[in-house]
Amino acid sequence: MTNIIATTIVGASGRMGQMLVKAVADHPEMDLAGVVDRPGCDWIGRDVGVAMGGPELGLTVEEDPLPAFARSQAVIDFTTPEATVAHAALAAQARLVHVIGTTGLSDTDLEKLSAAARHATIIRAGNMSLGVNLLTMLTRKVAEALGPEFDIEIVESHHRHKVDAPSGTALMLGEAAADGRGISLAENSERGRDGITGARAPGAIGFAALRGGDIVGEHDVIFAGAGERIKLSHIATDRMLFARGALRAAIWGQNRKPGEYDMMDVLGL
Ligand SMILES: NC(=O)C1=CN([C@@H]2O[C@H](COP(=O)(O)OP(=O)(O)OC[C@H]3O[C@@H](n4cnc5c(N)ncnc54)[C@H](OP(=O)(O)O)[C@@H]3O)[C@@H](O)[C@H]2O)C=CC1
Ligand SMILES: O=C(O)C1=N[C@H](C(=O)O)C[C@H](O)C1
Repeated sequence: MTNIIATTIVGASGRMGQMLVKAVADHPEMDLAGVVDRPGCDWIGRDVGVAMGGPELGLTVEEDPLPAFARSQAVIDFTTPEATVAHAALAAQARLVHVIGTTGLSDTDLEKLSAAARHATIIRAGNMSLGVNLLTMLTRKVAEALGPEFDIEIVESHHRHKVDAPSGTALMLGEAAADGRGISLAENSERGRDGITGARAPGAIGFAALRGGDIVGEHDVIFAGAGERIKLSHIATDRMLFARGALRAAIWGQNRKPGEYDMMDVLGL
């Protein structure tokens, strides 16, 4: 018999939150057990289906995550770094699978997630799509094959509301490129060039971010050499892509030991 996974969506009113609510409500192996948003959000106390502009789903948006977590096996979290760190501590108490899509986490936030992962099964990725995770794998391989005479630049474009840069995906791609080259990204990244910057540092991995309109998410990894360029690209046109990946992670995480995992683990890449 299939195990139906009781799942809570935090940040339900957000761009990704709404996708996730729809995806879980429609999934045959998942049950929408809780929908949570920030205290003060005007969705609190309303039926989540009606708040999304559709039919009733029979579940009220709550501001306290604790009761929802207590009746869940999985939590899917695309919110803010501060909220995600707080949710991870609660997920650890309740021994849940915590799928994290939130980007812009600081090193201190990541340390707190590692602490929570002693008891929670945390699956975190800057991008949950199959395509981007394949692109990450290819980026590592190409960086390894080409060597430092090819300059690596990562260009990302997102909608006007995005608050963090470079995107979580761009950083994932940068880590993969650095890994392929056997260098540390922290010691070799060049960001936000402006003015008389001087020539490009040899071996640097450069990042550029564009923001505008309703762009869902576009990423290019450019390997620029003498007389030739290789460009690896991914274009997301529908956020449901990320939601589907997150659900796949929540299902994969059931009965896994507590710890930290990513989408490469989930996809077996
Ligand atoms: N890994 C991946 O594949 C992807 C990752 N992302 C990342 O997911 C995150 C969210 O993106 P997006 O949906 O566009 O952003 P939104 O701002 O649309 O959504 C975030 C939601 O979280 C809510 N929120 C904030 N604080 C809390 C809290 N304490 N408790 C519960 N809910 C809270 C916000 O409420 P309010 O608006 O009322 O403050 C909002 O509804 C970003 O970090 C983004 O980069 C996005 C897409 C794919
Ligand atoms: O904020 C977004 O929208 C997205 N964020 C993720 C990121 O920071 O890479 C993933 C996706 O590109 C959309």
